[in-house]
Amino acid sequence: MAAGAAKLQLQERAPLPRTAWKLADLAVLALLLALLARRAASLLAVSAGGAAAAAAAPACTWCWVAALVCEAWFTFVWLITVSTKWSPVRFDTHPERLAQRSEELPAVDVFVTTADPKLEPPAVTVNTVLSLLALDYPAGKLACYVSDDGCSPATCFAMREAAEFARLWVPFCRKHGVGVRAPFVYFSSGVPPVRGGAAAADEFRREWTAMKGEYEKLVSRIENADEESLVRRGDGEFAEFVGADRRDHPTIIKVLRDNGKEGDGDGIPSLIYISREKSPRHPHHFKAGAMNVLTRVSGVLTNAPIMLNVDCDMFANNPQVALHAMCLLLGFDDEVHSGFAQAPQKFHGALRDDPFGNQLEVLYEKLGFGIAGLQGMFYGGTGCFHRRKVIYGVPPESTADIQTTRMRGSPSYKELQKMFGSSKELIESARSTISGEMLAAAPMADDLTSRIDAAKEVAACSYEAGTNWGQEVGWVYGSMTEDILTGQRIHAAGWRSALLNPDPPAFLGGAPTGGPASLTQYKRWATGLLEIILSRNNPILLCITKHLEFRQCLAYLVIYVWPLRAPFELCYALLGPYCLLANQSFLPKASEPGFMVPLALFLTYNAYSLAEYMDCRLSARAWWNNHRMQRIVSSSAWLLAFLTVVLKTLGLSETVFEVTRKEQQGDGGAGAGDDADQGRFTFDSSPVFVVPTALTALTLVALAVGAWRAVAGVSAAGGGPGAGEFACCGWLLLCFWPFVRGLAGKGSYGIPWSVKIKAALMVAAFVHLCTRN
Ligand SMILES: O=c1ccn([C@@H]2O[C@H](COP(=O)(O)OP(=O)(O)O[C@H]3O[C@H](CO)[C@@H](O)[C@H](O)[C@H]3O)[C@@H](O)[C@H]2O)c(=O)[nH]1
Ligand SMILES: [Mn+2]
Repeated sequence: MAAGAAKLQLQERAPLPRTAWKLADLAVLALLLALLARRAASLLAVSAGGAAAAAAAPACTWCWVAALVCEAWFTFVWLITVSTKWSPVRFDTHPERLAQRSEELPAVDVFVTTADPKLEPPAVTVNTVLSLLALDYPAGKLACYVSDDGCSPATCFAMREAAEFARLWVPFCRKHGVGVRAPFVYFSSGVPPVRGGAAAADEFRREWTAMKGEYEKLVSRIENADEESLVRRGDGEFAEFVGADRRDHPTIIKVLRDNGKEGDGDGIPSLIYISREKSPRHPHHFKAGAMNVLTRVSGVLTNAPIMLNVDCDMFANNPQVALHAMCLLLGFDDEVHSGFAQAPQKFHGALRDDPFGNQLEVLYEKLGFGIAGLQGMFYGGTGCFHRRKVIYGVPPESTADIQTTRMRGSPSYKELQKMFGSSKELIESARSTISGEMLAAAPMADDLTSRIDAAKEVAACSYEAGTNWGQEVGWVYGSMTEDILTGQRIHAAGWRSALLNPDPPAFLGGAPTGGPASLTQYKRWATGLLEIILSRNNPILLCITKHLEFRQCLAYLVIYVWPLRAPFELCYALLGPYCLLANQSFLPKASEPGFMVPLALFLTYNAYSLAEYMDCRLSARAWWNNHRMQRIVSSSAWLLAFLTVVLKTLGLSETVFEVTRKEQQGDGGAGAGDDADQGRFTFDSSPVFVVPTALTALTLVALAVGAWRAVAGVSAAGGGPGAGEFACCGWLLLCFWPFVRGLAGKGSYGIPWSVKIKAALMVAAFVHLCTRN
């Protein structure tokens, strides 16, 4: 390739070498296979029943069979993980090279979803919205849509105030080249240093202080806004909220700012508030439903060819993010390589050393870059730039699917109506999106308010009936993790995706803190993932029938098997305590040569995962916290998700999207002094805590019984537990240490009695089973 041509490239796809890691991958795999082989050989010796073999044969056959099954499962999980991590790539983007091509920049519709003014304080959403309105991108080509599933006048009021404040904030950011354009972050540190003379510094300080004052006033207006008095206001601005129940109300759409109308001089993007119609008679499909409404409403208003979607707490941390994304969306010779561009989820003000194991840094860096090297990064629900036509179900040029050819060229009006519903305006705009080049899709209206009726029509909750929305068009329904499912549909259509990883990071958001919130989030994810496996969108099916690549399918499985791992991991965790209680063993004795295999595996595996954390510039503490949380999550959230989906499949219950509580940072500021307590595990009476509590108590009992037996010397000759079983229980206890503390803790740091009693009943039943002869 000529050097000259490479210079103009907007992006480069750089493979990341990892020879040493590959060797380590294979070493762990070899040890796993050795473990399986030895176990299988011992079991065969039993069934052969020869007197000579009896010495090497296990005492507790069924323990060995159970262990074999679990270890085979662990080997499978390791294999698909290795395949996913094997060949990572990085995408480098060069937005400065876009400078000469600024007329080519496509318009972007930005979607922000919020669902509950209590769990998601409007001040948080306001910061997200302001950071987006202030992006370095032509203001006439940006429009921001806020979806409010909470139908809250307080949120609507906050957005209106944000639109006002943007008049000051956006020019300020542009003038001074502000780095992070979410005001709460910008003002959380003092006056930044300025270059230039004392006079310039003085003037800047004055402007900075004035702006900070304005921001504080904005926050206090938002926080003091009271829903009751808002709807009763004389000017009738919030009249539509009178009597509106969040589960039952007509659509509310407010154009809070119209860039087209303000004239060219005004460099502030449009801002539109939407609370879609809700009715108890129609399922609303949670976030996926909200995204589909946003897609349609924006389709009849601005119809940008690119859509950016962020959660309400994920502010833009890099003002150039849209330009970086354009490098990926415009920078490939064939657009098939960037069906969408996804930024990894990263967190702001995250607790030190990831005490709740939900910052997912290693997951993104090790698995994420690996997936980027396959068919492409998964869609993560936030921080993602989509092509509108991809969301509309258009396959890439290169795939020659007979079923989907109707989506290329010019589909008939009837076909479009079948897919997109009956709105004339939407069909017209979809036609231009499907057939058009990036830029051809022109804005639908000069004046946004003139199209409100058309927008309300497509936001109605009965609009989707009989159409392809939620299936082949838009965000896919049927899973609590609509993001991964929607991304999978795009990959199955033959698109690839790109990883958007600029420096500084593209978006930052909040990670849940505390035991209940973290486990609820993991439970929702695991529930959604299992729903996908059990549906017609199973990746193995899509791999066979559509264009999902084989290793990409395995990569999806790495995540999808989370809830399926729970029963295996629980079973394996129970083997140690069982053996101590029942005076049995499931591992070779320390004196036998066979003991070296599990020992080496234990050491190598843990050293490997610790090294991964080190490689990602994280501490050993962060590794331990994540390792421990994975055991806790598996026995609580994943297990419960597994059971929930089993119940749903039997038709006994429904799954719901439980919104994560967002911490409002920067007000009052949680002191750094109580850092240790912030990371301390908290509990409530939720059923997720029952099994890990039982497991902890059981391990304590088992260790006590095992120790007593060893001291009293009553162990059966040869058959009883050895160092291996004791080590397993000890390790388990270390992993579940937050629960050991919780057994004795007070307040939210203590496990509630209702949970303890249920756990105690489980332990009693298990001990009875183990010791019954
Ligand atoms: O009925 C609903 C429920 C949720 N949301 C919004 O969905 C977003 C994500 O919800 P959150 O509670 O923050 O979930 P997280 O677990 O933090 O989100 C991750 O996981 C979700 C799938 O489970 C994805 O949708 C998200 O994009 C992804 O960031 C938020 O903006 C909510 O306001 C709605 O708009 N309507
Ligand atoms: Mn979130």
